Amino acid sequence: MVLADLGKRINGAVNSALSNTQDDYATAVDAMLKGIVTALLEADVNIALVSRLRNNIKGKLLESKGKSMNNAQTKKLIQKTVFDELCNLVDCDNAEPFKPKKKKSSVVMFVGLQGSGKTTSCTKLAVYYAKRGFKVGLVCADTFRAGAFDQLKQNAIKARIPFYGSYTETDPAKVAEEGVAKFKKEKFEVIIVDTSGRHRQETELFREMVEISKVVKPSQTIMVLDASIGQAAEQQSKAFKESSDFGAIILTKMDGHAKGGGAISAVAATKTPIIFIGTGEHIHDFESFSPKSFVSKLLGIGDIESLFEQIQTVSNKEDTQAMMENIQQGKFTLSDFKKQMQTIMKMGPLSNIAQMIPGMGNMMNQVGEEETSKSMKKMVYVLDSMTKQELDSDGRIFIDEPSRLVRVARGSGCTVFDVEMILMQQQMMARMAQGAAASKQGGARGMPGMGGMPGMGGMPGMGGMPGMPNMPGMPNISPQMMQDAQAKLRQNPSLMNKMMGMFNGSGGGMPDMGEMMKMMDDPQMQQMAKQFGMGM
Ligand SMILES: Nc1nc2c(ncn2[C@@H]2O[C@H](COP(=O)(O)OP(=O)(O)OP(=O)(O)O)[C@@H](O)[C@H]2O)c(=O)[nH]1
Repeated sequence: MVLADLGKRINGAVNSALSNTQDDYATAVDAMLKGIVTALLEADVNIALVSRLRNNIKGKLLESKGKSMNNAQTKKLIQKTVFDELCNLVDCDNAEPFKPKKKKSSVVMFVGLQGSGKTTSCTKLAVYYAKRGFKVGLVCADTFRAGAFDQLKQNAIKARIPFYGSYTETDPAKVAEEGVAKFKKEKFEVIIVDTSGRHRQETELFREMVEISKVVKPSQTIMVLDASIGQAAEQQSKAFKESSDFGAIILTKMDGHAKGGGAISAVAATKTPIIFIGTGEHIHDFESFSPKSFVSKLLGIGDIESLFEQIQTVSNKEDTQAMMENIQQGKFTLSDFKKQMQTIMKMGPLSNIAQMIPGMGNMMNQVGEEETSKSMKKMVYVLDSMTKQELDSDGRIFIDEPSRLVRVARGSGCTVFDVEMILMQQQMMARMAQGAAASKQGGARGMPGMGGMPGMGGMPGMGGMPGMPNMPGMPNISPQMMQDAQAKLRQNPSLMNKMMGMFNGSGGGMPDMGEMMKMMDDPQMQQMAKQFGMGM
């Protein structure tokens, strides 16, 4: 996807400025801005918006030039300024977003031109709400295009969503009214009405929208826009706004199109929030959109807030609360780890979730979804083979009694090495939880969306669960390097034991990655240690 490319380029520009802050601040800022501006323009973002972004970033960064700041503060300022300005670029002041309520019927009406992706998006939204526990129904009020009802029916059956439509009725308002009435009577909570489109913005279409809207009285009207029209999105959304006063936009076909950046910024200029983006033809190719999460994902810094929101919607409330209480106290047991794994696997395709985890989106693209999914399953098998006492522990029990490792490995059909790797990862997350708890006490820390919650950073060598490369300020470890590190550890059990010892050593914070790499005594490992910024 072109936007991933845009993110990589912006990241590249920011990272190179971060490593040059000590040389000449103004020159480093200029070079960074040049990189960002070129990347945005090539992604078709409106030139006036890009120019405003450039001036704002430059103004804010140079204003702070006189202030005495250390290198770390300067880096944080650059990251935060770029982040904030990119958010402003795709943001619009909007009211509280629509949220359906349990035990109450809400109607969501879709509008848009023919072929924009309305029917597909209706089904995607239906699945989105159904997954979150709502009783959802789909109504086909498109009596204009032959085959429209069949298409919705096919999608709905595939997604197991109840549907309503008619082969004989020609009045779309009548079908809509009947469908909504039927679902309301059956206490459906989200009733999604798909309407017909036309090739152009015709008076006829707008009149039809008004009539349907009058009878179904939607709680929310969503306009579906094809992102591949680029900056023309602004003009099209304005025209629709005048007739059907929609309150939100779904931008479709954001996969593989050069004009994604154009459509997002153009639509943001209409002051109507984009709430979801469609990233493919499949039901799960659907991502909720908020400026902060979008920019976080774009920059590969993850979006822990969205991840946590997702976890909350699909997981058991008591479990989540217990986990959060543990995290707030700086604890993260194996049982917390297991629950997190299970929840994540329930959340839909890994590629969507990976985008929210710092650095993992980029890595997933390289290692592949299948590989990552396999590794996650392996983790669950290993955790399933542990006793309650082991799961409730912080993992040290395995160091004290290594025979437990063998038992768990046998029970899960994995190797002792696999079990050790998973334990190391849980240890790492426990360290992050400790760090998060400490930073809560000492005030907020890091980039927006990155505090509070342990991510899923892994150890080098975790196979499909790699670490956090490509985060600003973090090393960029290639999948090949990880595989090599993994192979090295596999050949050398005593090295593995030493590393486990480091994770279980006293004191808080992360283990000394440099020391760990040094132990491997290998030029490639040393290169990796250098990338972690550890002296060799
Ligand atoms: N690549 C990609 N294709 C999409 C996306 N959303 C929809 N499509 C495809 O776009 C085409 C049109 O989508 P529909 O959902 O039929 O569009 P519509 O707006 O309902 O069209 P009418 O019913 O004719 O008004 C289909 O082939 C969809 O599979 C997306 O996010 N990405």
